Amino acid sequence: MSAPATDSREVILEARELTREFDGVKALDRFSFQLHRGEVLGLLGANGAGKTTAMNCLLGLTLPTSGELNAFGLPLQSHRIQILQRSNFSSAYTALPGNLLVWQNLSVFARIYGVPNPKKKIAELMELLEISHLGKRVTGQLSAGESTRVNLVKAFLNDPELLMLDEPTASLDPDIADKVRKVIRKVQRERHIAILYTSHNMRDIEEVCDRVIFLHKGKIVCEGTPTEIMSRSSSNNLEDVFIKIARDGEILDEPKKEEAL
Ligand SMILES: Nc1ncnc2c1ncn2[C@@H]1O[C@H](COP(=O)(O)OP(=O)(O)OP(=O)(O)O)[C@@H](O)[C@H]1O
Repeated sequence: MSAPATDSREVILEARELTREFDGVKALDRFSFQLHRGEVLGLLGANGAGKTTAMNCLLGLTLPTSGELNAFGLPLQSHRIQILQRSNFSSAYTALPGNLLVWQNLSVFARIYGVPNPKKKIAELMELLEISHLGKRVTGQLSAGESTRVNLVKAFLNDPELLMLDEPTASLDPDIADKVRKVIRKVQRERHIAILYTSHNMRDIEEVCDRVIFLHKGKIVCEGTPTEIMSRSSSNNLEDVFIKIARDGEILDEPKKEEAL
């Protein structure tokens, strides 16, 4: 695959002051961020921090109470179809239709996305994720780890410029998780895909993400590269940072000006 010519600082996805309330409680509280072309941004936070709510707003599944969302410079609400054609999504918690064979499911999605030469594309991606042997299996009978990889094939089918991955390595054994992380990073680098990535696995985050946002009670409490964040928190690993934020709601200092440049 040859890489398209790109501006590495082009903003692909942007949230401005995004707030989502449920019964008066703010699941997201003036949440703002930018995701650039070719960047992998990790969205982290304890259970209930607001990650799924953010993903749902970005996918148009939940309307924000206030704030703005733009993708490819277009408002999400009024350009949903155009934006979705250039994007894709995979979640450990959403399933493809269970009664279809794997190749049938992937063929249906390839058709929906208008993928040229779909057979070849599906075969290439299945090989990359080491699931070529699953084509004739009933989707609903796959193990969680197998389904996750089929979902990832679906997510790469339309060569998305923007990809939202919700816990892509949940339920994978350490060997497969390692392979999946490497495949995601390889395809992401080759295609300069912008990825928003959630995970509770800090190894994932350290290996895959260029930049990280920590959410706590719907607010950003910390943002930077994994290395910057660990040094600001005087921690050796992101897991310690995570625990400090989750238990104490610790808000790390803003990066110093020269660090942010
Ligand atoms: N439909 C809803 N109705 C009421 N409250 C909701 C709804 N969806 C989310 N919430 C609340 O909003 C807050 C954020 O939830 P969200 O699911 O976004 O967290 P999360 O960071 O994805 O957590 P987890 O890691 O457990 O998946 C929680 O307090 C949750 O109870």
